[in-house]
Amino acid sequence: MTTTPVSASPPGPAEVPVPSRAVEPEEQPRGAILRLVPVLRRHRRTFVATVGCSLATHLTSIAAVATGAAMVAEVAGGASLRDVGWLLTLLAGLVLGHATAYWAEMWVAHDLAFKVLAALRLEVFDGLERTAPGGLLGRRTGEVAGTAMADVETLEWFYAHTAATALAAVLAPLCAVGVVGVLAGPPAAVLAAGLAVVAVVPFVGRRRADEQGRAIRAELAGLKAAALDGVQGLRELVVFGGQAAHTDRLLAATRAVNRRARRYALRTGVESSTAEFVLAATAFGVLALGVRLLVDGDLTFTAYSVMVVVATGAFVPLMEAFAMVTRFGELRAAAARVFEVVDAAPNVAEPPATAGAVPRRGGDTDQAPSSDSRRPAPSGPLDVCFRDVRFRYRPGLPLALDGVSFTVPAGATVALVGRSGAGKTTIAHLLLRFWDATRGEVLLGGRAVGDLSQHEVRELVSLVPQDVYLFNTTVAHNVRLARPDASDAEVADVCERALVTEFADSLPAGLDTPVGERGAALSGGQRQRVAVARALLRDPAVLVLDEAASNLDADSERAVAAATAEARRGRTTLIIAHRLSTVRDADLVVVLDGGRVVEQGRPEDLLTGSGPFASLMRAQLG
Ligand SMILES: Nc1ncnc2c1ncn2[C@@H]1O[C@H](COP(=O)(O)OP(=O)(O)OP(=O)(O)O)[C@@H](O)[C@H]1O
Repeated sequence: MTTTPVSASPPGPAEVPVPSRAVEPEEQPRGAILRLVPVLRRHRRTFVATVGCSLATHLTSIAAVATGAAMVAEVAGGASLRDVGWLLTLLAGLVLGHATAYWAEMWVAHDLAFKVLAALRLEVFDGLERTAPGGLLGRRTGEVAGTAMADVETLEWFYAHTAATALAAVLAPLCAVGVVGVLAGPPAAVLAAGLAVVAVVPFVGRRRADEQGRAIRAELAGLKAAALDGVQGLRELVVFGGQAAHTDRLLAATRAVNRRARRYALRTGVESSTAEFVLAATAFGVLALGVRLLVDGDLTFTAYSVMVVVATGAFVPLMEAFAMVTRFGELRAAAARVFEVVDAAPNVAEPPATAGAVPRRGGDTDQAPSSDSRRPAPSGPLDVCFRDVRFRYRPGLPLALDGVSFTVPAGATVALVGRSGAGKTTIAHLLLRFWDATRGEVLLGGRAVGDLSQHEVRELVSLVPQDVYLFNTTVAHNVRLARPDASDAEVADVCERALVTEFADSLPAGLDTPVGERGAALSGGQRQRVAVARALLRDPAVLVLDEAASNLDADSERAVAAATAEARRGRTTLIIAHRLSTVRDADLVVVLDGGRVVEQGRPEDLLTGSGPFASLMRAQLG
């Protein structure tokens, strides 16, 4: 049978073309790093323990070196081994203490990081779920996956190695300045000045660091998305010989990442060498002033030795923190991307709890006391009404729907037909409340869908999409997605009714056979039948069926048609129709063009007329 020449699937993320120009880093909100700090509040004790361990690591290290220096100085001054025995014991204790503190720091810091990251990952998925699927349609799968995994992973470095270390890097040098100050004033002043300069260096180039960090993360996200595109579209690349072009694109993306990385490394190199220079100059100053005090007899040789090692040791934690701060640009960019998802506003606003009058299947409405008890009793289908609905996907875009009105009586089937881009899928999106209408009303059983929570709408309306997504698990598991608590008997029953059993019986393990990645082990028609079984298990009052535009062989088409006929029984159905046979079976046909309803009526009346539907069908049938 002839079909309308369209694909009714929404523009999936993988269909967005790879940008050929350099990726422009997006503006990121200020204070992204600060936004990481409140997360630590929930783990205050572990964080304090991490700072304590980090401080202990640095202080025991400086103290051990200072003790060693004092011991050598004492021996050089004529002290016997017995005289310095207590220093030797102290040194052994400090070395042991340092090893223990370091081990504890690693343990607690990673424990803290992994606890925080686990919570953050959940928040990212919450954010994705809140905006899905409407909010995801314009984003590339690789980018979304990158935020969920790689960007969150980058934050591990902040929580495990930066936050506590940075605090310890301030406290440990302050202690060192205090010790040097007790021994001699002027070298302590030089040391304090040197430490201050080193601490300030990375903040001088902060703006550039931010820009470069953003650019690197953006290029990396583009590269990942392009690589994932290539893997997902491997079959098309092979069939159409697009490997060379795709490899070129990957190479260009890799070069762009390398270019940004080189600039980044150049800046951090300049900053590091500046800090090293200041470090050397400060050490020289402390050394020179110390020698002067030594010669004048104001400082003993032992005190001089201790002072020198404590002064140089003070720079170690600061240089560690310095190395971290130079990576702040990248960290800030990763944090901004993560919190953009975490803080994302829902695509549609949830109604206040008091607005919860859930349509009772059969037409009435019912006040529902609690959200979980809101699954309506399966007492009958619901009518669907679009009343002067206008909708645009984003401000500035043309209207996708412009004054659409039609009513589908409870239990009836409406076929939505029209050219590509006419607005058929958008009608389904609004009924499923992926978006809310800009003007007008979408009514479900007499209630505006805007008064129902997304959860309630999903309980009442189910979608059988054209491009069914099957998870890499068994047939039964894929069906059970619609209702995880369904019994084996219920799953078997819907599989029987959707004619899944018909093909599953010949699979090695029947319904327990794995379907492969994205259901690759099944044919297009079989995947459709699994989707119908899902819908049957969900048992919605309203079914939205996005009919497959691709041609199935006659057997598959018969099976899918029989399965969908079974799914339609006893419920209101909206079909984005591509086959004349489907249109003929419908109770009502709504013909769309440019977001407007140009004709509606019974199929037999429209087919015999000379209106837009008849000419569309004539065009399809040749
Ligand atoms: N996510 C989106 N963001 C912006 N515009 C969109 C989006 N989805 C659809 N549109 C636009 O809205 C209009 C209606 O699209 P819709 O997908 O509803 O048409 P359709 O009749 O289902 O077409 P097809 O049969 O080709 O899928 C089109 O102009 C389309 O470009």
